[in-house]
Order: sequence, then C-alpha cells, then structure tokens
Amino acid sequence: IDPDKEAYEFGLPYIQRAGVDHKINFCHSDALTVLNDLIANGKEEGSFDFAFVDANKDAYIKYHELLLKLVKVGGIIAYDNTLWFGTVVEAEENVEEFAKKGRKHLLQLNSFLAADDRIELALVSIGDGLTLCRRLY
Ligand SMILES: C[S@@+](CC[C@H](N)C(=O)[O-])C[C@H]1O[C@@H](n2cnc3c(N)ncnc32)[C@H](O)[C@@H]1O
Repeated sequence: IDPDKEAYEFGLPYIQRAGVDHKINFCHSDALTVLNDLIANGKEEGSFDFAFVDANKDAYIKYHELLLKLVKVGGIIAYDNTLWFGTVVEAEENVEEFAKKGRKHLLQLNSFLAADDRIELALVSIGDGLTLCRRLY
C-alpha cells in the first residue's frame, strides 16, 4: 500500500525477473483507507500472518489498532525506524532539527507499544530500529 507508485514501478522489473510479481497486490492508496476497507469487507480480520509498516510515522498508532484486527493471533506486525537515527534515546536539545518531529512520533509509538498488553514485542537494534510485535489475543 503506498500513495506513491514510483518506488513500486522502479522495483517491478526486478520483482518480475525474480518471478514473484504474482505475490504482490499493490494498492495505490493511503494505508488508512485500505486497512479500513479490508476490515469493512468482513472477510480479512485475523487473516494476515505478517504486516510491515514503513510509512508516515504520525499514523503508526492508528495503523496498529487496525492491524491488530487484520493480523491473526500469533502473527507479527513489524514497525520500521523505531530508533529514529538513535534519537529516541537522546535528550531533545541534542537532536538535530530535521529529526525532531519524527522522534516525537516514534517516542509516542514506542511508549504505546511497550504498554500494550495485546502484544509481545522486541525492538531489534538493526538498521534504524525494527519493532516486532506478536499479537497475543
Ligand atoms: C521510507 S519510504 C519506505 C517505502 C518502502 N518500505 C521501501 O523501503 O522502499 C516511506 C513510504 O511511505 C509512503 N507513505 C507516506 N504516507 C503514506 C500513507 N498515508 N499511507 C501509505 N504509505 C504512505 C511514502 O509514499 C513512501 O513510499
């Protein structure tokens, strides 16, 4: 799901060469619309094994609520960039201006996920931080 098709179109020839294009259903849209539609159609709740979220950081908590319905119990939701260049452990005065807004959203998300008893989580310190959440119920 992405409102910007450019990266998908760039990658598509390589995806085709790898013979896996039949596994992709690209939705040219914003994520909230598609996730809400999937829930509204009444057939998709609890049907996904895995969701990977790497989109607009201000909406991650909204995506979390919807994905907890769509991912099956025992399934995984992965959130990218949860260390936000390491700034989530820096004092705000040491954070460069460009990173401040995202840092605020990621701090909110990290606190929210840490207190969410519907999931078990691991914040993996690879890349820019990847939080894996396993749906418990
Ligand atoms: C950092 S890029 C990651 C894209 C992809 N995961 C990758 O690694 O190539 C963030 C992506 O989020 C998309 N995005 C921004 N707002 C979005 C929204 N409301 N719903 C879904 N995707 C969104 C952007 O268009 C952009 O392609």
